[in-house]
Amino acid sequence: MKKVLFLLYGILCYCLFLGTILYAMGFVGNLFVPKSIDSEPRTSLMSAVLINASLLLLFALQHSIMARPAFKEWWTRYVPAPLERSTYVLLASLCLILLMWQWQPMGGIVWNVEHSGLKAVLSIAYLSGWSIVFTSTFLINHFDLFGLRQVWLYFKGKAYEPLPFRLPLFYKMVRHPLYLGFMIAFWATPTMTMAHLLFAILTTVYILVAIQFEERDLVAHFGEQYRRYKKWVPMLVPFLRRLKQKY
Ligand SMILES: C[S@@+](CC[C@H](N)C(=O)[O-])C[C@H]1O[C@@H](n2cnc3c(N)ncnc32)[C@H](O)[C@@H]1O
Repeated sequence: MKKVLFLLYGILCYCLFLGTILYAMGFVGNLFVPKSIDSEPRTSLMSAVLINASLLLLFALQHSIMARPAFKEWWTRYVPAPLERSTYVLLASLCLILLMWQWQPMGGIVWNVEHSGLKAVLSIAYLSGWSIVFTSTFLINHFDLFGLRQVWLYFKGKAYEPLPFRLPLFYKMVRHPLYLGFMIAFWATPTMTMAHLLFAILTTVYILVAIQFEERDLVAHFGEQYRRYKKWVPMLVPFLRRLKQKY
């Protein structure tokens, strides 16, 4: 019974995540959803900046603190280990729902591309960014990242095996393709408003900070393999190292 309940919990958390991330694609790209990053402004510019920055900070804190090994060790005293990742995914989805629900559009155009070719390039870049994100989750292990593998192994009565160090496809070019995909999706827009720009700047700063913490943990976890990887493969910009060596 416990195994079935844990499995159901994992599946529910995953479904909530999937719905949230699909909505987020529409939210950032102003596509198909009733409320997006650029809906009609409803409050003063100052309070919009404060509210939006606080929402992003909450999301960043939840994401970073709960991903640290020391935190995981502490809270698995209260949350069963097979549910740890699903609960992380659940809380991350709730923070993202709160962000999109309470987001304050700000109006004001920073740039507006009217050239139809360039517009198409930016729209393709937007979709490519999301495609890189989704592909990268499968390259690492989609079902492990979102907690399904953990509840499934528990359901089958098997012990959890951590993922080995691997360098599939994009991971040979940059160390953080998933984050690079997000950055492309957040910056590539034909019409950049003030709210969208605030979102893109703050998420970029967050990603750059989060990478420092993540890499410290990855070096501790994978040891020499990751240290060598850091030496040879650039963090976010493909081919950067080769260019630097050339000039
Ligand atoms: C949310 S994913 C983000 C991965 C990476 N930062 C990116 O942007 O593609 C974080 C998980 O990926 C795993 N990971 C990152 N690089 C890896 C690699 N080269 N091989 C195996 N696992 C990796 C880490 O163990 C971590 O749990």
